[in-house]
Amino acid sequence: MTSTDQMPSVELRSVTTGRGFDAERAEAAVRELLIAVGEDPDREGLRDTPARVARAYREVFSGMFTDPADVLAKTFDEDHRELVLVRDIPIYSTCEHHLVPFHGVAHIGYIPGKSGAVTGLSKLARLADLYAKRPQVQERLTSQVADALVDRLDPAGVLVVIECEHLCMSMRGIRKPGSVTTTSAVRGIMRTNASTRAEAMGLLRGT
Ligand SMILES: Nc1nc2c(ncn2[C@@H]2O[C@H](COP(=O)(O)OP(=O)(O)OP(=O)(O)O)[C@@H](O)[C@H]2O)c(=O)[nH]1
Ligand SMILES: [Zn+2]
Repeated sequence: MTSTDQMPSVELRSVTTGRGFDAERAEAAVRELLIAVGEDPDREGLRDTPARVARAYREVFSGMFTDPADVLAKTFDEDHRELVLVRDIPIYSTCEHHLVPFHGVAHIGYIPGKSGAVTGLSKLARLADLYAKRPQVQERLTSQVADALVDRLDPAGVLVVIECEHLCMSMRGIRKPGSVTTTSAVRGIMRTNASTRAEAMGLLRGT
């Protein structure tokens, strides 16, 4: 398989730079990295590694090339004005400081606004995935998910909680495997009304 096998027919552009994914550049960079860590990139086991890593990076950073507007384009009116919460959505992201994974779960809840517009449940998970598949810090990932829901659904309130283990804290550096970082983003009535927020938090914890 070559590195171009999984390229889409229409080249997608980065939301940050407007450039497409540059597989050739990624391969060259991985080859350089292998040399830098003292490896021989031409030995048999490593010969295909730069192309493999380029393909993997294309997938792991695919959120760079996806517009959240596309994910939330379809809404429907269910006249439901109370909480919708999807818990325990598995997410895998990449720490932008060390380019190693952080992973865990996202919980995403919102209260529809006056229009009663709701989105498909899977779209909440797609949204988390989209932003996770970018070089990230957990705080930004959390608020980007919340803000996309505010922008697209005009909801009465939004609550996003993300719990992750950062491998940059587990496999290197401070080396504290198992430590979990929790971040939250609350918008609208979830921010202004403590009892609404407490009720959502209770459901989120399954209590
Ligand atoms: N706030 C925040 N910090 C993060 C996240 N991911 C990694 N970090 C931290 O980013 C910091 C980078 O610190 P630096 O001192 O520049 O880098 P470093 O020398 O590799 O730091 P150590 O990890 O402490 O060895 C570290 O404290 C990481 O734990 C994140 O999602 N949010
Ligand atoms: Zn890190």
